[in-house]
Amino acid sequence: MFEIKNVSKQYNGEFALNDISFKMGKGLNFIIGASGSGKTTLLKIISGMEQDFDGEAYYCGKSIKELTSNEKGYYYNNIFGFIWQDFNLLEDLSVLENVLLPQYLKNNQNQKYAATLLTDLKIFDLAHQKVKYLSGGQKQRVAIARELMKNPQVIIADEPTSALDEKTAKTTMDILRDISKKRTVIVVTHDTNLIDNQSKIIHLDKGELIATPQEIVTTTENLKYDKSHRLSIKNAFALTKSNVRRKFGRFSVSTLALMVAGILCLTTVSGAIGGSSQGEFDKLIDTYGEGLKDITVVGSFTSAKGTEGNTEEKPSADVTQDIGGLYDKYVGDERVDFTAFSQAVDDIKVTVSGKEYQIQKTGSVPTINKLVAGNMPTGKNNEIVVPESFVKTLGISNEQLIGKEIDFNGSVYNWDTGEPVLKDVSLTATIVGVADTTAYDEVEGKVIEYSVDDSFFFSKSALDDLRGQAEIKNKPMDFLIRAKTPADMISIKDELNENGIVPLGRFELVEDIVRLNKQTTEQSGTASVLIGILSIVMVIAIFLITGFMRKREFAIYKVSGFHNAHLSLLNLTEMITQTITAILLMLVTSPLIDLATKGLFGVNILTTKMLLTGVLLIALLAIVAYFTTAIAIIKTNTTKALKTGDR
Ligand SMILES: Nc1ncnc2c1ncn2[C@@H]1O[C@H](COP(=O)(O)OP(=O)(O)OP(=O)(O)O)[C@@H](O)[C@H]1O
Repeated sequence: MFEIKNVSKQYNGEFALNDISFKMGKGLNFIIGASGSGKTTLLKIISGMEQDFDGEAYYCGKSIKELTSNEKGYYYNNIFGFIWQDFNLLEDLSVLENVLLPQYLKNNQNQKYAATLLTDLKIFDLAHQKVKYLSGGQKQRVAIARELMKNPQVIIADEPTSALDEKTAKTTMDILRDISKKRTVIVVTHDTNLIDNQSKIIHLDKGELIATPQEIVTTTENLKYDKSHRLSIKNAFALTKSNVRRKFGRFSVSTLALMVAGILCLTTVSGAIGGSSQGEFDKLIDTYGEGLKDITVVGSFTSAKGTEGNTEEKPSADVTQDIGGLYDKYVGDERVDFTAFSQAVDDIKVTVSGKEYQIQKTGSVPTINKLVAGNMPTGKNNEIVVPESFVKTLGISNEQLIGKEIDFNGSVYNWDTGEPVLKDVSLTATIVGVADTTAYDEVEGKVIEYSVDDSFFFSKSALDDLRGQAEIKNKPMDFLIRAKTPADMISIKDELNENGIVPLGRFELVEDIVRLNKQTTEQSGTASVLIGILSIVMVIAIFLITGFMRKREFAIYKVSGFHNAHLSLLNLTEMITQTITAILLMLVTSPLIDLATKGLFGVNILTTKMLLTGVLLIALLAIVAYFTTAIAIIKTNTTKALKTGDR
């Protein structure tokens, strides 16, 4: 059956086995020798656990050295059974569950045969008892039952009695002797008392063979390899279910790790950790109005020095700049909300639906806080935007007024000669929008609000018409640009400056906000990347630690016939179960999580998009976790993970 031919094995240049040759057949075979004589090394070679050696080892003519991982899995599940000194059972499973472990790789779980074996081994009453509560002798019988479930041709026992008391050791040996009547049983032991006259002995001394079995059996069993040796998805889920029950704490920690890491990554990708300075800016808008984002571009303006402390002095236009063509440049700019010409008109009277209204004169330049209905006058025809305060006096809604014709009368200053000359103007225009014309001004450190009731805004053609009537030729048309964001405002201002234009606006206030925003975005960017990385590291660490803590468990699976592909499927079904649980947990507790993420990171997760992203992130982290566990599975070396040899 077994043929060992000139086998040698060296560790660090020292021979653990030196040119060993022998044959071994059915019945009870002992491998004996002093500690360090090479017993365990020989056993590892016979069982295929050690395939790196010189010489040849055959089982029924099949080279053990050349067994593939799949073939080994099949052999361990069908041909070889292993009994160890410290049993190698899954302690949290019941006796029956342990005994049925190799059966997951078969299509039907033969519970009846399991019951017969447990009865024969006198442990039937313990079938549903957890293994960890059993005595050493009982555990060893469970281990024997598990191996006999495979109906193996060979049983390999490594010091099977060294953890047992004398009486239990004798019972165990009696069982093994009984088993050996039909199969090959190989027992490694240092205890020569266990050996009887009928047994065959392979005696090793310092790696050399000093006694071989007297009777060599050459009968060759029929070796078969069933390619359908596989773990079905159904059985993988059944095993997963039993693993979840058995190690609920481990399952909970892994599932929670996935969920928490998923949520942390979610806050990271939301890009809102730490909060931008949007809040600060909103506060400023509350104080100064939407007009805070206005950039006023004028052809000439009075320097501050020109009027300071001298209210008697007439305004002198001591700064002039060429703003021709600039208006058109900013009309379609993506940083711009809207543009509007700011032409002051005095003594305004308007006629709507045949009724004339006198508009309160304020002396301020036209102001717009925000457009409350319609749109700004950008069309080719005579269009006008009227103040909301005026609409209120009409007693109709803003929307009702839009589209109506208006007769507009007033007077406009002409400064062409250097002296102001008041000219009457009038025009008919269509109302296209209504504006809230509240102005915000700082007086002695306090911001005051007032309505500029004579703020009317004209389309270019309407304004050309008015200016034509007032005979204004020299003064360019002043206008304002409403930026979309504070950053847009500063960027436009800088651009104008580069072109030699000095625009007017509350740039200092806004620049502070933009600088603060840039700083917090940079800081929060770093923070979010860090949190994201940390959560992935957390998942890898937890699954790596759990994976390596499970090495012994994986090794037990491996010697029960599970090869890497089976364990990968089990890893997959476990991961699917954990992922689905983590996702459900996140969805169910999302209102609570939302409170936490809002409080800690200012992130609202209660939107479909965020929740779906969360689901996706948990799934992605599960893939990372899957591969992390896969490393632990692949790295599990059976002989290292399971104790072998005399202790
Ligand atoms: N993985 C290894 N690396 C280095 N040396 C090893 C390794 N395994 C075994 N050896 C050495 O090979 C020799 C034979 O060891 P082996 O474990 O086979 O002996 P043994 O007869 O089973 O001993 P024991 O009864 O103490 O378990 C010893 O000198 C041991 O130190």
